Amino acid sequence: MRFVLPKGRLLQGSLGLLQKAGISLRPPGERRLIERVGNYEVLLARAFDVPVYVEYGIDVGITGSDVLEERGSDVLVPLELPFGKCRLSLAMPGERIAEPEEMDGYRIATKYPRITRRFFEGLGVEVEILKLHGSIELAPKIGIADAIVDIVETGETLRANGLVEVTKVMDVSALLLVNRIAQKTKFEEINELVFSIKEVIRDGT
Ligand SMILES: Nc1ncnc2c1ncn2[C@@H]1O[C@H](COP(=O)(O)OP(=O)(O)OP(=O)(O)O)[C@@H](O)[C@H]1O
Ligand SMILES: O=P(O)(O)OC[C@H]1O[C@H](OP(=O)(O)OP(=O)(O)O)[C@H](O)[C@@H]1O
Repeated sequence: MRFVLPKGRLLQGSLGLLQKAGISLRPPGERRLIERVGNYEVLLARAFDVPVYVEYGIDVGITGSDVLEERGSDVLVPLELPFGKCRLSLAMPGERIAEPEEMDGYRIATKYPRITRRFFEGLGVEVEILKLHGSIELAPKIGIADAIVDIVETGETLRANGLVEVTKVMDVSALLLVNRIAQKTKFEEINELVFSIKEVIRDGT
């Protein structure tokens, strides 16, 4: 079975959960992106690319629900996982607070253009989207955007940059992803994996 795991902040949670479910995967070393451990092969990819690898043939992956929603990949999601909890929110400078319904013509900086567009379309509000890859909070601070849609966990980053959360766009959690064909061809292995992870989650260990 082949796993694709996200580099970065979801990696430790992913390895820890799989280990408790009886699958000890050694992550690839510093520069290596692929490692074979017994019957398993582990690939390391950027969180945003994990759904793409799973859609195009890797059996199982883990990434955030924000990432899957943004990518829109055609994969199965048998489980929500108990880590990577945060939210995706609309935020803006405290001194210029507005309701989302009043944001017609606003420029919104985000790493999530698709989710942001859908959110505003749902409100019938037309905004300009400025796609950035990180440090999103900088954009309104220096005046190149009116608001942002970004991950909020503790709210520290928003506060440190004088931004205020206007509304939550979605709750975020890590997800287990399964390739559609693997679910049929490796039915037993995958069901066993899902069952073991469910038990770990249920026992809360
Ligand atoms: N405080 C947080 N900040 C950012 N992401 C978080 C946080 N808490 C949980 N997450 C989850 O972790 C996922 C991956 O975050 P991480 O920072 O590792 O990757 P990334 O931002 O895509 O980085 P890179 O661009 O380097 O791949 C997010 O998409 C989200 O689902
Ligand atoms: O609410 P908080 O607990 O402050 O966490 C949220 C912040 O953490 C993440 O940034 P990250 O450190 O991944 O850097 P990035 O902005 O470059 O993605 C995210 O994009 C927010 O900026």
